Amino acid sequence: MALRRTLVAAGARAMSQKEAQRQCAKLSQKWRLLAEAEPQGLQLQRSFQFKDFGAAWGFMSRVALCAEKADHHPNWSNVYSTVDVTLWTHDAPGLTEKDFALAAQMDAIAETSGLIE
Ligand SMILES: C[C@H](O)[C@H](O)[C@H]1CNC2=NC(N)=NC(=O)C2=N1
Repeated sequence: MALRRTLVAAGARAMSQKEAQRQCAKLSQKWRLLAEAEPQGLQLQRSFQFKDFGAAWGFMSRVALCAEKADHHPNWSNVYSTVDVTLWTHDAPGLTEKDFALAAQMDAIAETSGLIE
């Protein structure tokens, strides 16, 4: 398993800014591309506002299951009804299709989790 993970990680390659912009346009307009930072590269960021803490926590629980299944985990923080998310692929470093797949899942899950904006 460790070897398999190493091989998968070695295959992760960050996409160009142009491709990232194309992929970002398919998501909720609330996602923002963050300029390349050292050492993370390009990142994807969105803030989710839910109706209350229970809704925010429910959203995070559902997303956590998807993230674990994909072995791709968000950087996020929660303050009461707000969940701030930053996505990038550490191994790349930068954005890969895994980040956009997780972002799309988050958008869909949020819609049925008491999202306000
Ligand atoms: C060993 C394990 O597969 C890796 O560390 C995974 C875990 N989750 C991850 N999550 C994210 N966001 N980026 C990664 O590169 C990543 N790598």
